Amino acid sequence: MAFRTKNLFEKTTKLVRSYSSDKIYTHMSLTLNEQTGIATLELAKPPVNSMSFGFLSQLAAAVQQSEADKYKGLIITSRSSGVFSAGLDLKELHHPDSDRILNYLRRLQDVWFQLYDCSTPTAAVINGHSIAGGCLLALSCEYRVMVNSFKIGMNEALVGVPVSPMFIACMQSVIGQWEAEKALLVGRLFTSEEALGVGLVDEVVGGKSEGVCKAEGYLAGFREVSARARGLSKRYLRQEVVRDLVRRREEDVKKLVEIISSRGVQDSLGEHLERMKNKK
Ligand SMILES: CCCCC/C=C\C/C=C\CC/C=C/CC(=O)SCCNC(=O)CCNC(=O)[C@H](O)C(C)(C)COP(=O)(O)OP(=O)(O)OC[C@H]1O[C@@H](n2cnc3c(N)ncnc32)[C@H](O)[C@@H]1OP(=O)(O)O
Repeated sequence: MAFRTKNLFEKTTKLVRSYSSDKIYTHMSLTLNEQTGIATLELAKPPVNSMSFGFLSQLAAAVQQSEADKYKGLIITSRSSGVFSAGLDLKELHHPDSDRILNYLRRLQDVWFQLYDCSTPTAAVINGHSIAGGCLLALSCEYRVMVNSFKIGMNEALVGVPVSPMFIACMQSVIGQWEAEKALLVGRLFTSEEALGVGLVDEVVGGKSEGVCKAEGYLAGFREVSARARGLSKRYLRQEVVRDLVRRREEDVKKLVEIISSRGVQDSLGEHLERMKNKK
């Protein structure tokens, strides 16, 4: 569905540096347009916005802030022109310290719950490749606009790690069971145009600023709608997925630590990192 494309992003903008005096965003910036009440969260952790522990913590803080300050909308995009996010930081997963990996995966779950379940209207402007955890981030938003000629999807099958339940649930809820199965079992990465074809994204555009206009158009569609009613409806619509994952979160995370720490997975991760190093 196409939405109004008037550029609402003009006049007064305010850079929101921190959500409390001791939390400064270093891996992203949060800018509020005071006129529209819509904030833009721009991911800015070079080179590829990989999701380290610190990155996830800042993402959680920004989402919390959007809810606490009752923003009219939150747009997530990237400062890099080629990568939205390369997903989880592979260095966090390779040869992990047992306490750190447990805390890391818990933090990932927390951020996902916060974003997926937040009452703030959300949209992703995917202005670069969006791989695995990057795809999860976009899928957790309500609306996705993607710039053409990039890749999006969950490549876990190629990395040698299983796709975890929350990644699966998000993919299924957006593109359906059969398309999700076909994609996830081979680690398929879709081009922007293919992603539009299966409904993984809602619109494909020629550039970031056009994408931001489309996202603003989607968010502006809720101006006449009661924020409270809308927020509750969103929660009800998403509650089945959330409830199931909350119930099994500790069991899932422990199982994942066991899988990630296994020799086979560590070898695959090591090979994947090596391939990335040698591709230059
Ligand atoms: C409720 C219950 C749930 C319980 C479960 C909870 C959690 C489950 C969690 C985990 C299970 C495991 C799941 C994993 C999902 C993932 O996200 S794994 C990550 C997968 N991502 C990738 O494989 C991306 C690989 N990267 C690329 O394909 C490319 O880098 C790119 C993104 C297409 C960009 O290409 P480009 O040519 O621009 O850049 P380079 O490839 O040259 O990379 C530059 C630089 O960045 C490093 N790098 C790339 N990706 C990552 C990464 N993901 N992590 C860390 N570092 C990365 C790359 O090595 C280069 O480094 P340099 O050589 O030192 O410059």
